[in-house]
Amino acid sequence: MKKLYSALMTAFNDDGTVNEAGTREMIRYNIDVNKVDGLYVGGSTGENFNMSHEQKEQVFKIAIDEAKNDVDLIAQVGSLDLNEAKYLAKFVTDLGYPHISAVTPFYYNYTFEQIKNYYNEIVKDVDNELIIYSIPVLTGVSLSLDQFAELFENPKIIGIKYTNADFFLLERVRNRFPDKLILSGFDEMLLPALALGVDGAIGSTYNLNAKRAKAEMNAFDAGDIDKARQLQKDSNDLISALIANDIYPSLKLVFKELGVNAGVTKRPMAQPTPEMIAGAKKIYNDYLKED
Ligand SMILES: CC(=O)N[C@H](C=O)[C@@H](O)[C@H](O)[C@H](O)CO
Ligand SMILES: CC(=O)C(=O)O
Repeated sequence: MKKLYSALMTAFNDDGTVNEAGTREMIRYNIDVNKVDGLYVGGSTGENFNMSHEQKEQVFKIAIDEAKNDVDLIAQVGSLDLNEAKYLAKFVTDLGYPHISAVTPFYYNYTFEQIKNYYNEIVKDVDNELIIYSIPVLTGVSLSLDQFAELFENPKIIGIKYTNADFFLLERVRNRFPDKLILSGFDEMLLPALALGVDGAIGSTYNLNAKRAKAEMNAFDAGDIDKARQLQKDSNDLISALIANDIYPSLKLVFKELGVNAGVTKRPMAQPTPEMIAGAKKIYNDYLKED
């Protein structure tokens, strides 16, 4: 069975502090209503790279306290401060997270040797397994097939969260590493990723659209490609509208329409404007409202 994970959002208050109650509401909604298989905690959608060290710890604690063992949990611990990444890897492992993940180190143009050293260091002292978070569009770091192979020489590195539109590379990776976990990261390209044999998907829009994505996975597994394509089209109408309305703040505004207090994004991310709020209401009415 392929697995569907929501990239957990963090509910922030207007002053940029974490809204614990709202964050818990989103976790519950994902587990109880969306019925996702897991949560990816501390990723891009979670605004991890906007957060202080204390906030990262706070969110990791909240998520596992609320989710317990109800769903699979992946904690993204990657940081430009390697010592912080190592600390957080141990911190979440001690909390009981069954998997860790780390974004490729970005901003400075690290060599592959430096990137490899970063991953090996993160996993060295923890009894846990790591999923590489590859997202070239945000990090500027693209890993090649041979570089993935070198990283996989470390048996604690078990997979990739593959947020990349390079489907040639995805096919090469899938076929070279049949036993590694490959989780697709672009929600709007779920169907082609399924066609290439990914093990599941992690994404921001599954917070709102998990049921449709699950139905698409099931249609694909049943061989009903026409139905899967129709569901991807419906999802992509929603995703296009979210992107046009500024996706991260809009995901939270649409959550509010569903009765979930998702708070706001943390500055410097955009704060809601009247236009954005109206846009979110329209997105809810057009694509999510159940009659
Ligand atoms: C940068 C980013 O947020 N990537 C997410 C996962 O990796 C996706 O879920 C996208 O938000 C989504 O596919 C919309 O482009
Ligand atoms: C998967 C993704 O959406 C994230 O890192 O937030």
